[in-house]
Amino acid sequence: MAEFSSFDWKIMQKFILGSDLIKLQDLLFDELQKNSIFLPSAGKALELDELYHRTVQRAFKFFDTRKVFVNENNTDGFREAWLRAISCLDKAAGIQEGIFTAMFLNAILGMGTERHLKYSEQVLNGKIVGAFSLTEIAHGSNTKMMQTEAVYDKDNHDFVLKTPNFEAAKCWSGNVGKFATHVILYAQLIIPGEGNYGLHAFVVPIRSTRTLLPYPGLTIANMGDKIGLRGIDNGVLIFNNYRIPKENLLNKIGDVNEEGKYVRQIVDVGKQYATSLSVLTSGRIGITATSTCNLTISLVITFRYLEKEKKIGQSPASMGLIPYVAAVYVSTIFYRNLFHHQKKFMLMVKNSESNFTEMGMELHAISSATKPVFSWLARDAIQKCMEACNSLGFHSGSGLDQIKANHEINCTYEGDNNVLIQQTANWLIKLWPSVLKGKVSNFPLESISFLDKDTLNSRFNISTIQEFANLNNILKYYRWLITYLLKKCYDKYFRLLKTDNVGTFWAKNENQVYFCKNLSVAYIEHYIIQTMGLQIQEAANDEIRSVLDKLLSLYAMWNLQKYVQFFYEGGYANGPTFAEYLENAVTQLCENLKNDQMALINAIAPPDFFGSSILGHSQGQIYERMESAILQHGGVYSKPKWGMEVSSSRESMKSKL
Ligand SMILES: Cc1cc2nc3c(=O)[nH]c(=O)nc-3n(C[C@H](O)[C@H](O)[C@H](O)COP(=O)(O)OP(=O)(O)OC[C@H]3O[C@@H](n4cnc5c(N)ncnc54)[C@H](O)[C@@H]3O)c2cc1C
Repeated sequence: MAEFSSFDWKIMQKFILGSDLIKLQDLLFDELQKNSIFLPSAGKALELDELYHRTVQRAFKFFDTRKVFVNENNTDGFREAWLRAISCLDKAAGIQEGIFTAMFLNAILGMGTERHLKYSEQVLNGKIVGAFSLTEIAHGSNTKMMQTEAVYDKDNHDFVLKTPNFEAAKCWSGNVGKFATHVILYAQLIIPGEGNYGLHAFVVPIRSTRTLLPYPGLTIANMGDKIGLRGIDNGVLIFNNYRIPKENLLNKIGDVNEEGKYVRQIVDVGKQYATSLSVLTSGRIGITATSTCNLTISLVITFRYLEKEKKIGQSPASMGLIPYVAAVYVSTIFYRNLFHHQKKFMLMVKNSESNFTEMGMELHAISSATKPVFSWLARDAIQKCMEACNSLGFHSGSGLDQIKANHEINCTYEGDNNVLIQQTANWLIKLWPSVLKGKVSNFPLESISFLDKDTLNSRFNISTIQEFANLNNILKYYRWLITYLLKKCYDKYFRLLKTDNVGTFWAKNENQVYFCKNLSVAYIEHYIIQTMGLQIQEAANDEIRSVLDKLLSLYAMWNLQKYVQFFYEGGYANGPTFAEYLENAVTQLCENLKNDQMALINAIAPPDFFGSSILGHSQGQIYERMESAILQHGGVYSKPKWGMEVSSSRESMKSKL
């Protein structure tokens, strides 16, 4: 099919990923492919401990490849290329490495000061292994309720770490059960006689780097098996009056002075808040990238299967998946753009630039909605891909079962999606009073610069479907929708607060599920569309621009369908035209993109070795591969050991006994 496409997929690939990333990624793919540790264990299921071992071996390849490929100009490029390659190959190894280097490092760089820089060097050289311990048995999202204590001892100038009960045990911490040597620990900072200064981060050594034995004063346990990312060892950590030096407090925001008094290092509350958020933002963008990778591989597997089955463009399954192809393009362009902003922001924090507060808050609102939107989207798409591949999609050789099991947790960790997306709505709701006064604050990424209460007076008045699908008009629908939902959420929140007297916590919660969630999702979709619209202008040629325009329109129209009721309820649309145009535009765009599907898939597909699936190989031969997968599986011809229990001779055996 690719020969009929309207564009050259190699030029498209260059536009989406950039030549530097493609070059580095190809070198990395080649390097990893040569290493036997990355070969699949054909026909043999590994025991849990073997899986942990293999995952660690794979994750540690990060250090070897880093030595070979990193130079001073490509540190960020290398991380992105590594993330793309390892996520395709072994998600558990990718996440594991992400925890022991990136998450640990971001915490040190974002919340620590000069005295903590030694840890970042050690972690990058593989001398220590990091972990991140925030979640407790009884509390994950509700961080205010966390109970682990760091009590300052004025006489010894150190902190005593305490886990008051099992509910407060740190849990799920990746790498902790077996081999992490240091954790970033979140605990309530208490100074006896002074008070509780709230949750603070500490760097805590937990094991000898030489023997890997836990230090006295700690109870550490591995959590056991789970449904996905099985190769990651997750652990429980309990502190029994365990002492750490005062200097281990990550003290960018607040510190304890020589007199044992708490001192705020950043006095401005806004700056304090933006600094602490900066640490979490990169992880959320990372999960958006991982979700995009999962979505990409699922689509590559499914479209290649459908192509070989001659079902491309003919079956409802393939047509139903075209919007997800649009989404994967939008998501790839968008998360790469966010990484760029995040890097800029971290530099602003490092240099204490005056305007980093607004940037930090806006980036936090954006990443708090982006991670839920794309991880939910990938979750739904993977299920649809499995169904589209008929029964073969359910065979483990398709690879889709693993992608599904490994992906689902992306909706929960690094901030549960439902809770995280509230952060975006809370930020927007706070802005509404200034919108009413006509004074919208200036935020650097311009995600809300359009907000104007008069937008609510605009009405739908378009009379051709071509005009309807035009990008500027799409942005107008979204702008009306966001303003409408924002007013509605704000009014409901204050009604709950004032009339129903439920208190802020419950007012936010009750407002969330049916109201604020839509607001946050519409807000981020608008920003994504606005961003990609600008980026498309830079495309190399008209063919690429044209297909990207179609993908963006499709992504927008397909998403707008879920809000139709609001356009009518709020009086923006009247009569059938709006809903009919929306439906027709989606169908027409899918039809228009039909011949480009395989070229779009090829432009984003990793090499075959990486998405190893019997259905998704670029050379096809699905049934030959299926045959060998079935015949190579362990015990395929063996007689069951329990066969006699069901054999017809069981009665005669009994009588003989
Ligand atoms: C494989 C895996 C690896 C992990 N790795 C780590 C790690 O390395 N370090 C670490 O610290 N943690 C880790 N976690 C923990 C993870 O970050 C938490 O599970 C997550 O933050 C959610 O917390 P919780 O499980 O306590 O659920 P809760 O926060 O209690 O949420 C439970 C349910 O209630 C809903 N809910 C909660 N509050 C609200 C609200 N206000 N409004 C609406 N709905 C709400 C949520 O949507 C969710 O459906 C890991 C978890 C897993 C499964």
